Amino acid sequence: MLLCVDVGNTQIVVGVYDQSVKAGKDSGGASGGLMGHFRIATRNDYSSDEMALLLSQMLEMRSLSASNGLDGAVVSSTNPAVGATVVEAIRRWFDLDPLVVSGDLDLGVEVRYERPGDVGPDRLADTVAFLDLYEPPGIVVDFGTATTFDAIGSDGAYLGGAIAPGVLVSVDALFSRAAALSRIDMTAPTHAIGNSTVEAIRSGVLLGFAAMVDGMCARFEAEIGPSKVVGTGGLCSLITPSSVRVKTHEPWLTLYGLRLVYEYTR
Ligand SMILES: Nc1ncnc2c1ncn2[C@@H]1O[C@H](COP(=O)(O)OP(=O)(O)O)[C@@H](O)[C@H]1O
Ligand SMILES: CC(C)(COP(=O)(O)O)[C@@H](O)C(=O)NCCC(=O)O
Ligand SMILES: [K+]
Repeated sequence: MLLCVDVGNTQIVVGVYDQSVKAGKDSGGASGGLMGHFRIATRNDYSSDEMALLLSQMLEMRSLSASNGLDGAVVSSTNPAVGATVVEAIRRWFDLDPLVVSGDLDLGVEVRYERPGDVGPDRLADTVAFLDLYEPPGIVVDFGTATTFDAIGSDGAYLGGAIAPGVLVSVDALFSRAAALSRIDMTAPTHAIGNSTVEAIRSGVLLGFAAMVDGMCARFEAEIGPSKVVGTGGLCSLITPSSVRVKTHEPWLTLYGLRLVYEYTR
């Protein structure tokens, strides 16, 4: 079994894949062989020992004991310090040498970023998974701490994309700086024209982000042609009901991309 860890700036997403179970386009999709998954908060102050404790306890709660059955690990991290802690935890306590994903590895995808090593490894994992599941050209929208857009050309190359503030980052900034506004539940508004403060915020955040995403997809398509659009990330389901262009939601895109990268490089 393969331990896949996607260290984001807000949460660490962990999945365990049984690699003897097929996944992909024809059988199982991105969750084929996914035996368990969980999320833990990204915190800078954990030691590698504490991180190992969290990981092994969560694995056990999913009836996946860390000590038997894990024969590989792959990590992507957008937070270098926490990523290093996770790698150290896996090395010290799980006796595995994790594959650490970066644009400097040969991932089987041509990376046309000016400096391939600068691309977020989560964005590359998303791209590898997209190419396994769908036909390019494509656009992946990942709703996390940031909202990222990745463009995959018709020849299957990673072209780059866009990085926008994430939904919660934007909402937090708004509430912390607008004295008269207070926190609300984010459910989709019935009208774009809000007739109360709560409805106006819901409109601005949810419909506003959806419009931004739809508008970005149109601009990307002007450069790469009509594309398959796939959404992922912890906040995807908040925005996609209001989006015209993001109709496909793949919650396990990044984890599945990590599995594919591991299998490709071994
Ligand atoms: N199942 C879920 N439904 C709705 N929101 C979720 C879910 N899981 C996580 N989240 C939210 O998603 C955010 C984290 O998204 P994620 O894509 O993991 O970001 P990052 O990769 O930047 O850490 C958190 O704010 C969390 O509250
Ligand atoms: C853009 C990101 C912050 C998104 O990370 P996340 O929101 O998932 O934590 C991350 O992919 C990153 O730090 N990328 C490096 C810069 C780049 O991709 O160009
Ligand atoms: K991410």
